Formats: sequence, C-alpha cells, structure tokens
Amino acid sequence: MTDSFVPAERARLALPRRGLMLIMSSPSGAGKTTISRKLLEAEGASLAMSVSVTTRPIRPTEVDGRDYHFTDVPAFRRMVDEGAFLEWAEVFGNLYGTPRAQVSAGLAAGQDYLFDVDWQGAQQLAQAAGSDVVTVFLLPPSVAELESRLRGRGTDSEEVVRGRMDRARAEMSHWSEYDYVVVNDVIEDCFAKVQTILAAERLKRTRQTGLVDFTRGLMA
Ligand SMILES: Nc1nc2c(ncn2[C@@H]2O[C@H](COP(=O)(O)OP(=O)(O)O)[C@@H](O)[C@H]2O)c(=O)[nH]1
Ligand SMILES: Nc1ncnc2c1ncn2[C@@H]1O[C@H](COP(=O)(O)OP(=O)(O)O)[C@@H](O)[C@H]1O
Repeated sequence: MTDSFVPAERARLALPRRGLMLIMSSPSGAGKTTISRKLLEAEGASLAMSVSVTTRPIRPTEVDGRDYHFTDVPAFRRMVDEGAFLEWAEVFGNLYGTPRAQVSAGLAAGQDYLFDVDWQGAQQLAQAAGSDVVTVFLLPPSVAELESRLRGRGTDSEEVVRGRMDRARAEMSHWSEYDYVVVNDVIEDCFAKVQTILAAERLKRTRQTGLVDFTRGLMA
C-alpha cells in the first residue's frame, strides 16, 4: 500500500457554505435581464431566482409561482403585518414583496439567490440581509448604445423609450452604492466578469461555515 492517490478516485471535498444574495441592478436596457438569464442557465440549481409576491394582475404569458406569486391586496397586507417580507414596495400602484421564508431557509442550506431589482430594492435588501448581500451594478458602454438597445428590444413604444432614457440618468447616479460595477459592452465579457464575482464571493471565508470544523480537524 502506498499513500499516493488517484485523483479520479478521490472524493470531492465540499465544505458546508452559507448561500448569498446576488443583487443585480442597471438602468433599464443595460442588460440585467440578459445577464441574469445567462447566469441562471450556467449555474443551474446552485443559483435560484427569488420569486416575488405581487398584487398586479397576471399577464397572459406569465405563470403563477414562476414569474410571481399572484395575490390580492388584503392577503398581501396580512403578509406585511406578519413580517413575511424581507422588503416590499408599491410600484406603479401595485404591491411587490420579497418573501422571507424561502430565502432564509435556502441561505442556511447553501442556496444562492439572484435578485433583479432597482436601486431602492437593492438598498432595502442590503439593510434587511446585511452581509448575505452582494450587489452588482451594470452600466451601458454609452448613452447612445443604451438607447439603441432599448429600441432594439422592440418591447416599448417611442414614448416609453423616452421615459426610460430620462430615468436612466437618475438610476445611473447610484453606481457608487454597489459592491461591483461592470460595464456591459461585449456581452460575453460582461457575463464572465459577473460569473467571476459570484465565484469569488462564494469563496469568502465568512460564507464557508464548514471551515471551523475542517481546520479543527486539520490541526488536531
Ligand atoms: N421592491 C420590489 N420591487 C419589485 C419586486 N418585484 C418586482 N419589483 C419591481 O416592480 C417593477 C414592476 O415589475 P413588473 O410588474 O414585473 O413590470 P415590468 O417592469 O413591466 O416587467 C419593476 O421595477 C420590478 O423591479 C419586489 O419583490 N420588491
Ligand atoms: N452587451 C450587449 N450587447 C448588445 N446588446 C445587448 C447587450 N446586452 C443586452 N443587449 C440587448 O439589449 C436589450 C436590453 O437588454 P435587457 O437585458 O432586456 O435589459 P434590462 O433587463 O436591463 O432592461 C435586449 O434586446 C438585449 O438583447
């Protein structure tokens, strides 16, 4: 018997880890939906999108429980009173909230969550969840490119595009409140940078809850 090992036969070491909350914001049209989708696809089950509760009417393309948990105002208010939300807000006359229970249990079990929220939601989540939160802000490479992406998406009328462009400047002024800022120029480059951020944050000592026992074992 030798003490050498065959790498392929060696069990992978996976230390228990606390999950994180990756919050991605950007001015509308800078690419947060595109980057979020790519990230969810690449990461599989290890990264889940948090599904919000809303009182907004369901749209024909939406699925209850996938896009949102749809509910009515009295039920939403009851959830607010019960402290069921990590944060909630009224947007365009409808109520939206991030349910606390699913995220709290998931984080303890090592599940990471992705949030696609604006700067106000990011601030509220950071306040509610502290060191579990990692915030990323995406910027467009130029104002002209932002406008061209909004038009190219083809989902909004001319008036809506102009409204979104007006709001973009105000949204961009919040860049310095984020942990990371990435310019979304070439999509694959931006995606690689966001994936690197996620990989590094997962390795943070404070998230690796299994290190205490592991190092104790090494030093025993
Ligand atoms: N604070 C907060 N905002 C949310 C939540 N879920 C969605 N929103 C925001 O509500 C706004 C409207 O979303 P939605 O009804 O899906 O309309 P859309 O922007 O046309 O897709 C967006 O700005 C979302 O970022 C949530 O759980 N909390
Ligand atoms: N790096 C990029 N280069 C070119 N087009 C992009 C890039 N990132 C996103 N887009 C396109 O720009 C449009 C807006 O992106 P989207 O992800 O919907 O933005 P947001 O969710 O921030 O509003 C979409 O049509 C998308 O395909």
